[in-house]
Amino acid sequence: MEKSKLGRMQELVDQLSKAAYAYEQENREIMSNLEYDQLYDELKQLEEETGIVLAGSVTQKVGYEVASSLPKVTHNKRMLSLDKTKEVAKLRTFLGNKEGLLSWKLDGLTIVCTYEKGQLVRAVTRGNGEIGEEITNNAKTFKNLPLYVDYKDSFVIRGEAIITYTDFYKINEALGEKEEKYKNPRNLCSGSVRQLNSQVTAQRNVRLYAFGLVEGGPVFEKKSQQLRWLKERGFEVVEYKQVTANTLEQTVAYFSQEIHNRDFASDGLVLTYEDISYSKSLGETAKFPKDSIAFKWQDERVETTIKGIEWNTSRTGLINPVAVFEPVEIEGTTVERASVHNLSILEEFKLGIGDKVMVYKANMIIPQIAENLTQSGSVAFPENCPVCGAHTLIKQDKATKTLICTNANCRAQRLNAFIHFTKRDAMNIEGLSEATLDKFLKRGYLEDFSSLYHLQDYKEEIKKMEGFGEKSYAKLVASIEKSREVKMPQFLFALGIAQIGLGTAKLICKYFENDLSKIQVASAEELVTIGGIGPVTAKELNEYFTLEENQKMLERLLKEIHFIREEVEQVIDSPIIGKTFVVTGEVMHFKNRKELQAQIEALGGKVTGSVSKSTHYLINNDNTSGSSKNKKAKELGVPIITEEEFLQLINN
Ligand SMILES: NC(=O)c1ccc[n+]([C@@H]2O[C@H](COP(=O)([O-])OP(=O)(O)OC[C@H]3O[C@@H](n4cnc5c(N)ncnc54)[C@H](O)[C@@H]3O)[C@@H](O)[C@H]2O)c1
Ligand SMILES: [Zn+2]
Repeated sequence: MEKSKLGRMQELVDQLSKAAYAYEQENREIMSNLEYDQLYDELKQLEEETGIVLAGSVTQKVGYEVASSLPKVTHNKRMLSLDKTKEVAKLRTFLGNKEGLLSWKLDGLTIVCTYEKGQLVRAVTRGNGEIGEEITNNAKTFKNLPLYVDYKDSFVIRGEAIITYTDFYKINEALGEKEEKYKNPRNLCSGSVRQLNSQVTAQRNVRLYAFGLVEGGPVFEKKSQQLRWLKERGFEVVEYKQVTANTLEQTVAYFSQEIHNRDFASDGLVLTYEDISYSKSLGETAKFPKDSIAFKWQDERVETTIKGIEWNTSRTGLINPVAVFEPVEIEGTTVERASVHNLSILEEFKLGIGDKVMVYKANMIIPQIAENLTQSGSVAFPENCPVCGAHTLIKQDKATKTLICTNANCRAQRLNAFIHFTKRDAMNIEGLSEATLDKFLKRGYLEDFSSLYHLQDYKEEIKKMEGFGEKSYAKLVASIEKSREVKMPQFLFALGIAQIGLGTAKLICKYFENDLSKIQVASAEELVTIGGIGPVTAKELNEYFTLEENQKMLERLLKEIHFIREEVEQVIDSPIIGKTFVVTGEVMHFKNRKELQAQIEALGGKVTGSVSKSTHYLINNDNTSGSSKNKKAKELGVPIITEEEFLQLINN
């Protein structure tokens, strides 16, 4: 056996497993579906050639291992994936001379719903096919799912939960500045359905389209009769058409055309046999049922030439590349730009101006680059932010490289800072929406925070602004005036210093007895002696006050406000206050250890580097490892907890 083949297989298994985990478990995509499917096919091919299937191969398992904190439920009937093809000819072979049903392959989240005595009693996600997550309360908020039906015996249906493009765009638009946008409706749907809080699900307009009755109910001869029965019970059923060898091609063409008129995402079609008992007789493979096959859109790929890369600074300071190319027509619309998402992807494509690339529309909607034919790799990352000109910085986070603007004053970032400053928990200034702040910034009314207290200089202009009048202007000014009186912790929090949440701000103010001048000159060494303040937080705070720019800004700002003295000390309510933690090994829930550390500190805990008698907990997801920290903790009787347990601890 050639060693290289086995090596390549191992590489593919690793890559695909990582992608599948990100896609299914974290609603993230680290590669496009096109790329995933190509690598998957390559792996399958190699497995067939060599007769070897490596442990953990994605060709052998369905979906994701359930790792969320939703309750787990074992499926009565295993849920499978679907074998896939991109060729109509393969569908024709599959159908033979039988009757079939062709329906949308909806790109959402598959849900199994159980009804007993005419009532919806349980809804569960597909999960890894054997074990799913119970989401009954969330399912009860779906827009079109019947909670009661006129059929008293138990039965179980399957369907796909989806969110329409219209709702997807609306929800993305309404997201706060700090929240990352959802990439596609599937992504959003998965996040909305696998939710601990069903009120969130309820706001997301999730819809369920049934595609099968899998247990109970009357016995039918044909699949179409079964679907009709579901419709009569009040379920919305996925759109389908009956096909034979003669009509197959034109029906596929019909769906491929119609998808452009639908408001939902579909990544292809599903073909299944009409004859239910025949279907049942076929059985299944380890991964696929033999009675159905998925047809994936043959994404139309078009060649074009890269004209340039646009760099867009987002409001969080991320600078994202967008490829601009010679306009081309794909599936009926003209396309001339595609997001390249981040630096890693840009590098992987080796993009350069003048490069010939193949572009396509993922799921026939979102433009993407599929392949770079010339790979000149000539695009350089901008050294300066396109908005403010400040230096950029490359940030490496796990496998992903991103570009960020280092300037906290960048308009995009400044907007964020003002939003934070005016928040309820901070300076509590009402009547200043994000859109208004953005307009003020653009017009140059806001130099720094102190400018808020001089908006009267622009009184006439503001009153003429859209959405403003005499009344709303007066209200805004009154609210700003009111904010001149502020408690010190709220003020410290409002400054937006990294790591300083309101709880931490309270701890600091208490220690320095509400004397800001002392806080401003405190050294990092002194700061760490405060219970609940760790080295990361101490460093951030110290650096903030050391910067001359910040000192000048504060000087101006402090002229505008005065502090309300607080005699009563504030107690923050946190179960880990004063507790000392050591963190080791890889983390999963947090981006990295630093983030976990910041969370501990924000809640009044402390993080140190080594385990000692005064350590309260060692956080380590692998308490069986023979690491020195584990050994030491066991020796000293320090409890070793997983991240999961830590989360439980702080949420108690
Ligand atoms: N981009 C990435 O990194 C990445 C990673 C993993 C998977 N993926 C994508 O996911 C795909 C594999 O996912 P999968 O195995 O979860 O799903 P699948 O593509 O095999 O879909 C099969 C499922 O679709 C559902 N379905 C929707 N409409 C249906 C209908 N009308 N009739 C019957 N069933 C219907 C069923 O639950 C069925 O089990 C890959 O092909 C790839 O495109 C992408
Ligand atoms: Zn900038």
